[in-house]
Amino acid sequence: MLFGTEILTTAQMRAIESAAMVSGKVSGLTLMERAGAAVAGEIRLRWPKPGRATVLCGPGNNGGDGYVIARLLAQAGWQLHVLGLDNAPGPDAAEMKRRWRRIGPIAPLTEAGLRQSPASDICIDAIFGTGLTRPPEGQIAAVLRQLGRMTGDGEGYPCLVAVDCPSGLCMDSGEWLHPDHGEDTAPVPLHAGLTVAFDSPKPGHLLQWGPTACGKLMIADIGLRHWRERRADTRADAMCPPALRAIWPEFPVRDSRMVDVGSCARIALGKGISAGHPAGHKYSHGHALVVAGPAGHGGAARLAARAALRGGAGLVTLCPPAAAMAEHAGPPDALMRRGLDNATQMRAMLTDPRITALCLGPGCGVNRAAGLLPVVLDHAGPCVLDADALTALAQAPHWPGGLSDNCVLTPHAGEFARLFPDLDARLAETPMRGPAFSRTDALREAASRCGAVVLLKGPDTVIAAPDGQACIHSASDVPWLATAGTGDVLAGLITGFLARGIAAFEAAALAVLLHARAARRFGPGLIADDLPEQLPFLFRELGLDEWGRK
Ligand SMILES: NC(=O)C1=CN([C@@H]2O[C@H](COP(=O)(O)OP(=O)(O)OC[C@H]3O[C@@H](n4cnc5c(N)ncnc54)[C@H](O)[C@@H]3O)[C@@H](O)[C@H]2O)[C@@H](O)CC1
Ligand SMILES: Nc1ncnc2c1ncn2[C@@H]1O[C@H](COP(=O)(O)OP(=O)(O)O)[C@@H](O)[C@H]1O
Ligand SMILES: [K+]
Repeated sequence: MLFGTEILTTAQMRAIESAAMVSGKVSGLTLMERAGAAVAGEIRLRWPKPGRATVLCGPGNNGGDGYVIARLLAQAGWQLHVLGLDNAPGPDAAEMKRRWRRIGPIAPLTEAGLRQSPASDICIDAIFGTGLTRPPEGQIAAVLRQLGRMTGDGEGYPCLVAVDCPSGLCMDSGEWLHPDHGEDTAPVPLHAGLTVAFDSPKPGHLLQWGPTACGKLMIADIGLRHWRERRADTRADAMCPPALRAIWPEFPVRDSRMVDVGSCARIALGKGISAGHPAGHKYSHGHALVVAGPAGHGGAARLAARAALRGGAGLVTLCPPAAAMAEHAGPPDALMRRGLDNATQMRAMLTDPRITALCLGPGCGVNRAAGLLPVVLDHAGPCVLDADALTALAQAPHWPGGLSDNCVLTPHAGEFARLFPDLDARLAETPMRGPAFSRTDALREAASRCGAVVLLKGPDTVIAAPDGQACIHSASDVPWLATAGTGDVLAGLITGFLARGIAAFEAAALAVLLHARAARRFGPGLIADDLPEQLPFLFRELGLDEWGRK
């Protein structure tokens, strides 16, 4: 799977850091200096004129980074106000604290201390990083709530810069950790303008509250690449599950290791049926069937069919009940139509080996979907089950069995709850310990249980395959994608890619990427019908107009 940049869990990050330090080739102090320098560097890039900064330093190594940042900014001419704790941190953080003390004082890190801090241009949150496993308590919790109130909805003053992550956020899940007592101790979410994370993104930067808490996310290289890449070979890292990857949007992340989505997409598309057949005819680009529902509900399936066509399927046939055929007479003329009334007819249709993918669900009606579902599952060809097909699937006697890994389920949160009520209940629990149960945990479990690729839609879309590989795509910058029918377009696009011979996980990942890009390209005011029309421009922009050619 080539899509996206690797995401590391906090346990993996710790294992890589300690492998680097155990090797003797790099010390914890050096890593901390590099981490602090990376944040100070990003600040100086954005605020080239030295200003005033408040630095909040916590009890651990994240606090250590804060002392480095304070020292480097002071050396660059900034006026610093540093707040810290009277605790005994680890040796690296203690050394950085000593080095700062030679330059300036440390005021107590308390709620009152924060409120009475002199006005500053930026506030640097170095309270907790990836080491947080229990909810902030006592005075630190009060400081974080005050910081949340001060930074408000992101428009607050001063601009908050988070070191590695906004403090209090579980970096494996993107959930705010809650103490188990009382409303008035509940966390007040932080809204950073900038987050500088080290080495790799963590799931929490992209899932749930992560994107809104982090603001612009920068990934800083602190020289751990060698140990990150080695760990899979050495088996030294017991916590090396199948890859979890981020499909980056072009906004708001900058990562020096960011994988070029254009080349990923070209490779994925090149693997399709058309590869090696540059002069292939329409059937060499696949034939997708999209099942439509009764009269009055045809729009969803037509959106899906149009997306499958624009996605490059050689042929797309829309299959409504014969009685609803008249409703589907309009454009696009490229779409073929064929009446489909029952399971027997469908079984006969699927004997045609030129049919390479099928989409069941959008606007289909639950009863019709339930009647056709056994045929689709027996056929065991590449398929997308969406909307009503998912409701039917959850009620099927064999559920969660009977699926194969060339099938993609595309539930939104409500459909996911129907399919996997226990996983949904775990996701809904108030997270009180880290690592909290995350959407990637839930999706990996869901895919492994049912044997299909599962794609959970939302502002953070998570895709998992039965073999454990998973990816996250954050579309928090395109909220206008949440409009009626966009899910149908996504289902159709995946079907189009499946029809072209692209493997299920890659087809889903590529479709999610292009779907959000199409929304981003069009902008606010988008309706679902606009999405497929953006695809030709996107293909050209990503250099995908050469598809199928080596
Ligand atoms: N390990 C390394 O080599 C490096 C770590 N770095 C920094 O170190 C961070 C991780 O550091 P740590 O593992 O020390 O953890 P953190 O600094 O993230 O702090 C969390 C720790 O604070 C403790 N804690 C103390 N009082 C608490 C309270 N009232 N409520 C909740 N928790 C409380 C927790 O037990 C937990 O261990 C990273 O995010 C990064 O910023 C960087 O310096 C790069 C190098
Ligand atoms: N807040 C949001 N920001 C960005 N994208 C979103 C948001 N909420 C939902 N989406 C995306 O919008 C689409 C909606 O799909 P779905 O819920 O199936 O709607 P419909 O059934 O009306 O087509 C999905 O691709 C989902 O990932
Ligand atoms: K932090």
